[in-house]
Amino acid sequence: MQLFVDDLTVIDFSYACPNRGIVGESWIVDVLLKGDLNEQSMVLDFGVVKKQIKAIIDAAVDHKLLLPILCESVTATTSKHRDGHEYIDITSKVGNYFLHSPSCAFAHINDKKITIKSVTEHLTNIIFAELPKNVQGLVLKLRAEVIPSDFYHYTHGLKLHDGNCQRIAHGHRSKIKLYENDKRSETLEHFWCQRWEDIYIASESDRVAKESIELSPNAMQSLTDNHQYFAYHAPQGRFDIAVPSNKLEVVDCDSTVELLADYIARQLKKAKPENSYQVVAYEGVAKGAIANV
Ligand SMILES: Nc1nc2c(c(=O)[nH]1)N=C([C@H](O)[C@H](O)COP(=O)(O)OP(=O)(O)OP(=O)(O)O)CN2
Repeated sequence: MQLFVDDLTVIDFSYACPNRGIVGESWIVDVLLKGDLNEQSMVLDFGVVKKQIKAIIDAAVDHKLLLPILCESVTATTSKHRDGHEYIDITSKVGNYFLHSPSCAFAHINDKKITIKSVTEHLTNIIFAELPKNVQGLVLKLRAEVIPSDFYHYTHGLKLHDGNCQRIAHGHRSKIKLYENDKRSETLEHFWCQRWEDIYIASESDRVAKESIELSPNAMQSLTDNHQYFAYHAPQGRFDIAVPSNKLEVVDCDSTVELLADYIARQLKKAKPENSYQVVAYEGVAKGAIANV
């Protein structure tokens, strides 16, 4: 017998890529279980699938930075600054990134690349070990939302969030809808999606001087004038990141989706004060905020 739950959850995360740097991503998860019926005449109670399997997926990868640990562009070492924290050094074609965060902010994936296949294998192994004996098969389907218009991938952290969004490098793959004088503008959408392609969005209030950043000894030797530094303390620990300027947008606000919608609206209004604008900004799949100016 087979049992399925489509759209079980959306995993919002970022990953290290030797070509693209740090990439924000959102994948929808469908699950299919194969097995004998239990004493309740079920393969597995939907309640268990929806709560427990989702919780395992969230704990494994959601709101984390996924690291392909077999890739020579990624180095993970134990922090000398703080217990339970790690340094991550990432080299990429678009620039080098250096991080220091609580270990819970990272997921080590045993592969050379982060792909749907490598993350599916990682999750399948973890989930399968937790399933009752009558469940003999598990098929996870990870998929990106089909977006017919432009979209961007962004990475950020919300220092004021008491949940996992405080992690300084988690992200999303998001569409955006922009209206100029009540008319949808695909030209403006295209412009912002190019501008925010694989972007790191930092808040000016989180900027720190190079002297106060906590990074690996190797990172401290490798920093260049092209890097900018951001750090904060949040309930899970201390978060630091050095980002190459060419992959960075520094905003004058926090990076909640409400304030990002407002930020884009303000930039558009500043450029053409005579026009009205509506910004429908998504944070991952099927949720977002609307700003009008
Ligand atoms: N009103 C807002 N709420 C939250 C925002 C925000 O910008 N405005 N942002 C976040 C985080 O950035 C987070 O990445 C959003 O992820 P989400 O998937 O909604 O978080 P959950 O894990 O709690 O939800 P699941 O559906 O269970 O994955 C949080 N809130």
